[in-house]
Amino acid sequence: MISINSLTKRFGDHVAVDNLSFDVKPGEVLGFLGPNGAGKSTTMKMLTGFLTPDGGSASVCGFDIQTQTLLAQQKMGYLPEGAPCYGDMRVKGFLEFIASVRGLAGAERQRQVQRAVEQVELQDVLGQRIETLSKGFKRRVGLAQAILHDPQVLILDEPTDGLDPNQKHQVRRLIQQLAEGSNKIVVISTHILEEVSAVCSRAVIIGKGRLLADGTPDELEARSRYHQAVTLSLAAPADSAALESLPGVVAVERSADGLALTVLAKPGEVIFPAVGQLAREQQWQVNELSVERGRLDDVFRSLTSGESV
Ligand SMILES: Nc1ncnc2c1ncn2[C@@H]1O[C@H](COP(=O)(O)OP(=O)(O)OP(=O)(O)O)[C@@H](O)[C@H]1O
Repeated sequence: MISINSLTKRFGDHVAVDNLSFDVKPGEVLGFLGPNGAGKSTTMKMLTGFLTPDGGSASVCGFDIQTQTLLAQQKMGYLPEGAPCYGDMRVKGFLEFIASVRGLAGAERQRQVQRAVEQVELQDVLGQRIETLSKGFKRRVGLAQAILHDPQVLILDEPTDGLDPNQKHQVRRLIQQLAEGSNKIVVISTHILEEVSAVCSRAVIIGKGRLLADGTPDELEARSRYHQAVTLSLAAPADSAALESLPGVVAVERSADGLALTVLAKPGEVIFPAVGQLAREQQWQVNELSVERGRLDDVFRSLTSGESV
């Protein structure tokens, strides 16, 4: 339903988006990741028709964003970075205005404004001027304007950036609610990796405008050197040499106090049983023994180190 083919954008000599291709299917919540300057916002601006590509193409619900811009835009809601709104307008007036721009009128306009207001919980600030709202409420106003026409596709550029943990949680819950049980597509760009595990069914990582990785959070975590790593929490420091010589073990990391040992597995190896058995043989007092799925931040760092511009 979203198709991006060899999309390219240059600013002078600088290639911001470089031959980028991927598709997004109905029902997917796609995390769009990359370090600062990777080209996320530029891609989103091209996808929503606000920036013209220098090469390649993109289509949304079958409509080409360059040749059928309005038709494609009707299918999309877009929350730009920073969620700019008209600060001197009041929340209700602003949403009614955007609904009119979206072609809604009369009772239908009121109904959709009401629905969006309820969905992002703006009831208490409807009469307030937007510039007097807190950052979190401004972001919610931005989200409300993006969902007014109940779009098939939502493009959200760093929707939780700068929000406090409670507001982040609320916005994530909202994103989940919007995608749940529907065949909609949500694309969110983010630096926050826990957001990907929390709400995304798939993640695309880019660096210097190029595709670096594409997979489910589980698949990406499996690429981490911590995939299948076993951590032992010990009552007293222990000698890790025996762990290092176990088959399938690649390295052992010790915490500063020596009470936590993280045993890293070679790719494809399952070391949990052997580590547990060794701990019993050595009669270590183990408070906790856990196995990891992998760390997304580790994968992100190893893929994008040196990719910041
Ligand atoms: N209008 C512009 N003119 C010149 N260069 C630009 C313009 N917009 C973006 N760039 C450059 O293109 C590159 C990609 O920028 P973009 O904003 O898409 O990155 P991003 O991944 O969204 O970064 P961030 O996470 O910091 O928001 C950067 O090097 C940026 O400086």
